[in-house]
Amino acid sequence: MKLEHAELYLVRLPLKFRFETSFGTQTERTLLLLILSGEGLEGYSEGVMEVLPAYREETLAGALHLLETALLPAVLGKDWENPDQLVQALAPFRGNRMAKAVVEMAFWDLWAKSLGFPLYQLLGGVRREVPVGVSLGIQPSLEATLDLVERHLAEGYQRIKLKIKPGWDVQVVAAVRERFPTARLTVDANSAYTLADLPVFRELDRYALDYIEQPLAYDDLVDHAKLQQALTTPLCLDESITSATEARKALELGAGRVINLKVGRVGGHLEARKVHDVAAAWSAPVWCGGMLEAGVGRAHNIHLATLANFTHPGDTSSASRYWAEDIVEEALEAREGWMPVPEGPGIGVTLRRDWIRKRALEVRRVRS
Ligand SMILES: CC(=O)N[C@@H](Cc1ccc2ccccc2c1)C(=O)O
Ligand SMILES: [Mg+2]
Repeated sequence: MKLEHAELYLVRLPLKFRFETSFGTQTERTLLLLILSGEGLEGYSEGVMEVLPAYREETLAGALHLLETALLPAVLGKDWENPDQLVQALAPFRGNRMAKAVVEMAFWDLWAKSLGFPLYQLLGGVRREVPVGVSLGIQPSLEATLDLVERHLAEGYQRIKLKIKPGWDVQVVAAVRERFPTARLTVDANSAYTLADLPVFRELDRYALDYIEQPLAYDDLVDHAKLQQALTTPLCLDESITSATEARKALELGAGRVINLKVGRVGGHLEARKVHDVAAAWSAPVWCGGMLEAGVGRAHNIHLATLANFTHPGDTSSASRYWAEDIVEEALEAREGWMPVPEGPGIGVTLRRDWIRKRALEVRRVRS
């Protein structure tokens, strides 16, 4: 696959609702879109980094700079037989896994299109639709939370994830569990607590949650292992798992028993498959996390979530939940808690190119 040139777009999309987590409130997303061109074909990917380093440490500005000055020049103008070769060319650059994922994921889409296969078949997918749940931001009141949970359960979502933060945790979980005694519930703290909050987690341990997601620091494993020993409820790691090696260390330490796997966080599909396989070797389920992606990132996530060990419902809910207008033509809609994988070569979605060009905050062209 000869890579010839690339276009980076910054696109701002207003969210249909305010999305509050322990690290702040979002009402829009500014996303980085890559179009990687070669042999008359185009591969697409979206970055999961944000303007500010609130989730992990990468930022849009940093990624844009690194992609334009180093990562794309390292791969353009060359012929790559497969993603593994391309990933090795990016290895000399330390960290920056979200930025590297942008290149690697667009290459997988382009490579799959050149071979005429849907991406999920090249990844080793075993299903044509994936189980989906929904991640609900922190709401203004208990009543509002209960109404929102009710609505999404009625839509068939298989799991409800509640964002929590200090001062908004036990009471909201108790109220939801009391109203919905059999619903599959999880909480996501996005690293807002410390081991000193053990009493809060002992309380949460009583509500039959599927798991408690990333309670402690975004780059920690040791304290999570201590917390897991004190609880019955499994811990699920998200921010802490940046690679297959981190996943192996986490599972070896007992820092968690479930992994929220995000292809954009770990550096792309090759690394995501390694995390998936390491977790399977430790009998730890994975599920497909979300980063409020638009249609390109969402499609990549759905293809990855077709792998066998993705057994818990993911956060790849319908795009129409988030966006009045998406960057792709296709409507990625869940039906009764299941999201069908887009058919067609590669990730199987069509860019709304004119609409993107009109709305783009910035376009950078990179040639070999
Ligand atoms: C759907 C979900 O809960 N996602 C992340 C948190 C998150 C929340 C808000 C975000 C806003 C902009 C970019 C990334 C974001 C990630 C998580 O699983 O922890
Ligand atoms: Mg999370």
